[in-house]
Amino acid sequence: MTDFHEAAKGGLTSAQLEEVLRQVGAERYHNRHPFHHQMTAGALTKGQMQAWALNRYCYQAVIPRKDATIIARAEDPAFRAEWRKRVEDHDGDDGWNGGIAKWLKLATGLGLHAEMVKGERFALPATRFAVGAYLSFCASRSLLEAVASSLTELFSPVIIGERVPAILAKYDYVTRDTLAYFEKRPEQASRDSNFALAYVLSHADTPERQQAAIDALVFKCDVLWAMLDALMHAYGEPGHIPPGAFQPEAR
Ligand SMILES: O=C(O)c1cc(C(=O)O)c2c(n1)C(=O)C(=O)c1cc(C(=O)O)[nH]c1-2
Repeated sequence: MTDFHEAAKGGLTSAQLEEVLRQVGAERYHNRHPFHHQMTAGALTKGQMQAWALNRYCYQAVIPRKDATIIARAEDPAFRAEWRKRVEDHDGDDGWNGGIAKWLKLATGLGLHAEMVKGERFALPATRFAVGAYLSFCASRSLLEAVASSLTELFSPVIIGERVPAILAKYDYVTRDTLAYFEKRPEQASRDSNFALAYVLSHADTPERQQAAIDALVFKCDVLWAMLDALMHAYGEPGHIPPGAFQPEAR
């Protein structure tokens, strides 16, 4: 395991910075988490799949809000024009015909009620804290750090490519239609992360700024990791579901 704490000491070339950022993903992205491995092995119960979808809804719902925060902080109109595509992807043109609606469809396809998912009250406390930390990070840190924190999307096509075929093969109650959310994501994520990576490589022009960008990506990997840790703790065996959180009926 690399300690990325001083990875930019002495300064990196742009190619070296990209290499470090990709190394962060290789070591810390949530496709290395045991909950993801259980999912792709077909080992999760329906209740655990539901808990994943319900909790992950909170993440989906916050993404366009954090992107709107980033837009509000950007002074360059060309940057804003590019970044607003992200908000459009998630909100659609009326709020309910984009990615958030598709995630809701995924959750209802697994047997959950839409209103319960949308209300977010049954999500785990740790999910809400992790998602809130991501939103406030993007509101309070530098624009460079906020952009760098989105770079987990460099790696999301990989996890989606692992997840979708495995779910379709191993969970007979899940249909392709239920997983429609993921159809466009790899393409959108590549477009978005290429732009974000180019921004980070050109704006991280001192060792301090390079380190800040690396730390931001480490932070974001921690957000995603903490969400899966919380799911495993609550819904794994023996299970420690916090008071008030979703109680699966399905086994
Ligand atoms: O399926 C996944 O595991 C996964 C991961 C991530 C990510 O790496 O943050 C995103 C998404 N999906 C996703 O669908 C998405 O829209 C998204 C936006 C962002 C972001 O930080 O701006 N990450 C992600």
